[in-house]
Amino acid sequence: MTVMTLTPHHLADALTALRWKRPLVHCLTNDVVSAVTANALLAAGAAPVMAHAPEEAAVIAARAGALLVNIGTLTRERVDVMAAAAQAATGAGAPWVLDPVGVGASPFRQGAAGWLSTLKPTILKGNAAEILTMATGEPAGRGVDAEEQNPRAVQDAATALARSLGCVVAVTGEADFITDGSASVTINNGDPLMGRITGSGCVAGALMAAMLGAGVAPLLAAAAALAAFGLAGERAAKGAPGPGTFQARLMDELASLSAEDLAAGARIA
Ligand SMILES: Nc1ncnc2c1ncn2[C@@H]1O[C@H](COP(=O)(O)OP(=O)(O)O)[C@@H](O)[C@H]1O
Ligand SMILES: Cc1ncsc1CCOP(=O)(O)O
Ligand SMILES: [Mg+2]
Repeated sequence: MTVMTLTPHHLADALTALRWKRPLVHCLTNDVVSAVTANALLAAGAAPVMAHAPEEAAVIAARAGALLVNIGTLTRERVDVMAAAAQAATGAGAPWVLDPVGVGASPFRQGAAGWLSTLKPTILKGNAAEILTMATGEPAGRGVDAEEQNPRAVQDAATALARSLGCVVAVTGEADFITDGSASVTINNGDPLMGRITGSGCVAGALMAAMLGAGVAPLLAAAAALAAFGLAGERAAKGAPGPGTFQARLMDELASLSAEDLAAGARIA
């Protein structure tokens, strides 16, 4: 395993590309986080569109800069829409991100996420429990949160998964681990308050899609999204009295974070 030599300046350039290109990001995401995801994408400099209808999802996916597929509130119909959109994106040469939210919670989610993962996502992202479940087929975690997992086992599982799917795998948590199966990078930005609001992981996936839509290469896209989001989280947490205020401040910090801030504040290992 090679540790990738990404510098904070690479991440800063990725953020500049995102702001410059303002990519259209088609989000097939869950009902809990839809509005916060759209707001976070706007704050970061991308253009969100949410479109679930079977009559239009594939058309929009093929025209967008990138697609996000997040299974947080899945229905039978949505699985089919997600598959059609993912295939349309791939057919059009557009990158897409798969977030298998709560994949270990039920056999329905597990079956759907397993199928979607065979449709060539550009990045598969999840928390530790989700990535372990995807890699081993053994459900880890009860709901949508990661709970305690063995970091070494998670990194090995992520690496094996990246190799078998042929995509970048990003595992979020206190430290974020990103791998393409041979090279890897760890991002140490973030704040524990990010784990105390719903939607942090979902927004992280949307920001990865935005980076991809701006033409950033997959491993760098995942790293830049997580470093930018984590640094915004650190800044938002300063003086925040609790999770409610923190979420609003996080949007403000995402919007005001400059490429120079990211170059100075990104913590990569
Ligand atoms: N304890 C923590 N310290 C720093 N950053 C965190 C912490 N918990 C979560 N994060 C950050 O919050 C975002 C969401 O991660 P995570 O909580 O693992 O996802 P999910 O919401 O899908 O479970 C990521 O950007 C991650 O780096
Ligand atoms: C609580 C919940 N239930 C279904 S989706 C969802 C949101 C999960 O968001 P995140 O994975 O970002 O914590
Ligand atoms: Mg999540």
